[in-house]
Amino acid sequence: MAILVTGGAGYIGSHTCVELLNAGYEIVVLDNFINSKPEAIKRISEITGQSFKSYNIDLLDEKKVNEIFLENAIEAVIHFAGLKAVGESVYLPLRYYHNNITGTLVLCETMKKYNVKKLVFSSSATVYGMPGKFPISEDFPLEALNPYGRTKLMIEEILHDLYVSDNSWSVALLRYFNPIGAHDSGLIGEDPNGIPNNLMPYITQVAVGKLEELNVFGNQYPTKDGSGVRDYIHVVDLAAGHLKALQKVSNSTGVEAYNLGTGKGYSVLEMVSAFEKASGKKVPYKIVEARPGDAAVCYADPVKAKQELKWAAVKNINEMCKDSWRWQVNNPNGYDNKIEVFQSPHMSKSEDFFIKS
Ligand SMILES: NC(=O)c1ccc[n+]([C@@H]2O[C@H](COP(=O)([O-])OP(=O)(O)OC[C@H]3O[C@@H](n4cnc5c(N)ncnc54)[C@H](O)[C@@H]3O)[C@@H](O)[C@H]2O)c1
Ligand SMILES: CC(=O)N[C@H]1[C@@H](OP(=O)(O)OP(=O)(O)OC[C@H]2O[C@@H](n3ccc(=O)[nH]c3=O)[C@H](O)[C@@H]2O)O[C@H](CO)[C@@H](O)[C@@H]1O
Repeated sequence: MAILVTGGAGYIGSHTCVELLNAGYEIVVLDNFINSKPEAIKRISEITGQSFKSYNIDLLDEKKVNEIFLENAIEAVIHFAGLKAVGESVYLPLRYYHNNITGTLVLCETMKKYNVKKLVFSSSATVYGMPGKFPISEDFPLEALNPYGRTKLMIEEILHDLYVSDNSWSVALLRYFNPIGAHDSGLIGEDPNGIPNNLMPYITQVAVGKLEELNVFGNQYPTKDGSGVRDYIHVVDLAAGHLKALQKVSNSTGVEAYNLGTGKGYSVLEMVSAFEKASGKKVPYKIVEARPGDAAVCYADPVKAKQELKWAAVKNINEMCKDSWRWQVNNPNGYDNKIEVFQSPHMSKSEDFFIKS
């Protein structure tokens, strides 16, 4: 029996594939590489020394998705595939609704057809909107402030409705806070297209000399130093949370939401100095206008995940910064070209992976 990982070549998906393979799961990856590279699949194999099936398929292609379920004994699905750029979603709402929502509908229809009813879904802390009270627990009111956020909220509701219609489904809605960091091999990490929107990839690109300086969006927030505060979580901790959620959905039915965060908030300026300390690199910055729509503060109450999933983040801010930096230095152009610094003990097995289209 295998776990289907949609979006498995992406940032969080690739790290989760590594953890799944290391834990002995068989996996099947579905990705159309709209925001990732096949090289990520190869590197997952390099890190783990294991081969697995990877399908170059669009989740919207119902016929091909169907074939995956026909060809493989899928027992559960971890569903990462989706578009995730908030700003872009404002300009291209139909693309976001179609890709994220229709993609999920195709997936769930196919799962239903093959009697696969265990699902772990990538939701986001964005579903809390701007709560103004912290830490954020799962029972806070939900509100989406942009089309991307609305796709997450709508999918959560769709999955609730699905469970109401058939209570043999088991669904975990994982609301991620701010994933950063990379696998400590330096082989996989976040590979944004163009100029990064998010803080950590922007910092690493300044430190590596690709960008001149960081723009700190606002220093007048009611926070310790005036810059925005977020709950940064190491992507490997986040990946481990998916394995715990998978165990949970495998042993129960229902729909449950879980915050995956550390419960600690760091400001932008604290992140700059933590990064400088971890990397030994200076990060020049200037203070600019606050980014419209940004919250001052956002951090999780992670207690529910600790109690019900037996999961808690363990990696600290120094490890997050060090690992982000190692990935950036080893791969200044992301997956496009790699400077060989690390020699994986499993390198010889990497040709075992294959991509099917
Ligand atoms: N990274 C974050 O900060 C963050 C925070 C909260 C939630 N999320 C959610 O987690 C999930 C994974 O995020 P990520 O950071 O790894 O993003 P990512 O873009 O790196 O990974 C998403 C993957 O899905 C694939 N994909 C997109 N649409 C597809 C389709 N129609 N068919 C097949 N494959 C498709 C992309 O090619 C990519 O490999 C997303 O759903 C995202 O919305 C991410
Ligand atoms: C607009 C946007 O993309 N929002 C997403 C982003 O928000 P979120 O704002 O939390 O994450 P970012 O990484 O974009 O920003 C983190 C902090 O750094 C600041 N900052 C960021 C970049 C920069 O160049 N300079 C700077 O000062 C921001 O103002 C913020 O205070 O990640 C969240 C978690 O993954 C998602 O739920 C949000 O939907």
